[in-house]
Amino acid sequence: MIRPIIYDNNILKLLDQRKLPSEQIYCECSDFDSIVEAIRSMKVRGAPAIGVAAAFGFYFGIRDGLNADKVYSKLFDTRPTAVNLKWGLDRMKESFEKYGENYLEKTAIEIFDEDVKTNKKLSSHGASLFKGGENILTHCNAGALATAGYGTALGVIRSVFYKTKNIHVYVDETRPFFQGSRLTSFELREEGIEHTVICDNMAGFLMNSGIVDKVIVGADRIACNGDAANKIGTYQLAVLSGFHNIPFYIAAPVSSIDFSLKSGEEIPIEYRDVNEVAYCGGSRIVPEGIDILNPAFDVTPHNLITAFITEKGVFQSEDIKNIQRR
Ligand SMILES: CSC[C@H]1O[C@H](OP(=O)(O)O)[C@H](O)[C@@H]1O
Repeated sequence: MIRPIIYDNNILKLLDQRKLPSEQIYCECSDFDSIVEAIRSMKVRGAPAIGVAAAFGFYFGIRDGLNADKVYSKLFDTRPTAVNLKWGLDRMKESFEKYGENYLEKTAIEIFDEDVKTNKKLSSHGASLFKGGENILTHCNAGALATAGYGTALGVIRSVFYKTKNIHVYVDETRPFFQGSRLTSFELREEGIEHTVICDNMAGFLMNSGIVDKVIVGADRIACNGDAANKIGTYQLAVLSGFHNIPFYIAAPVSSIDFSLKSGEEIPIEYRDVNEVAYCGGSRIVPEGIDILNPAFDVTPHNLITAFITEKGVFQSEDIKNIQRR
């Protein structure tokens, strides 16, 4: 199983996801600043994974005598959309306020270990929605690489594969960071799961050809009414799925639900460096001096989502607000 994050005696080893699939290189983070940089630069990415990394970043910052409020806010400001970042930091802050520095390392390790268990539970619930034989379309990477292990949307796909050995996955490449073609395909190849990489603009063609049976994606922040933020391009997949009457599932842990938000209108959308769009494989593909937009997420309205798959079970949008947090 791919291990995107390894904690070993005060060093957090992060599989540098910018270098996959061609190189498997771990960067070793031993202090607060290196974790802040790793999250910002997307060496580590994926809502649950950045929550885990931030938890260890908080521990390292306090261990090294930094101000707790500054540690919290600097980590909080790394990436605004995934609520798991805030969820992990809040757990660490609670531990610090209750027990001081003594339990911070233990709390960070608990968050790490819980995430893997959560993903396996979530994936088992999700697998009950699949009978095997389906063509499943997914977007971005919501796999082991986006979490502490096993994955959410890709965790469900893993569990269905282990159960039926009979699925085919269509993987959106997911420009401009290519989480799908670089990361999801890497994970599926490692598992021996048959799949086809497609360009993002091919999803409608496949659906209109009757090839796609179900769509499953992850989430970075879910509001109480079920509106959900996920990688840019998710919204248009949901619209296409609705038009073609294809089930559209979101797989996410309860830690991705923001119980303070009534709707998705309030979800902050991260805009990233436009050079992620302007360059591909190190070559410039957009003329100089041209306006470029690079929102990293979009919000799918709850009425386009068939069901939410969590570690607590499968829910409809109207039930999200009643899910117990822990
Ligand atoms: C299991 S959450 C994965 C979620 O996070 C990704 O965003 P990024 O790669 O920018 O961190 C994407 O939205 C995935 O669905």
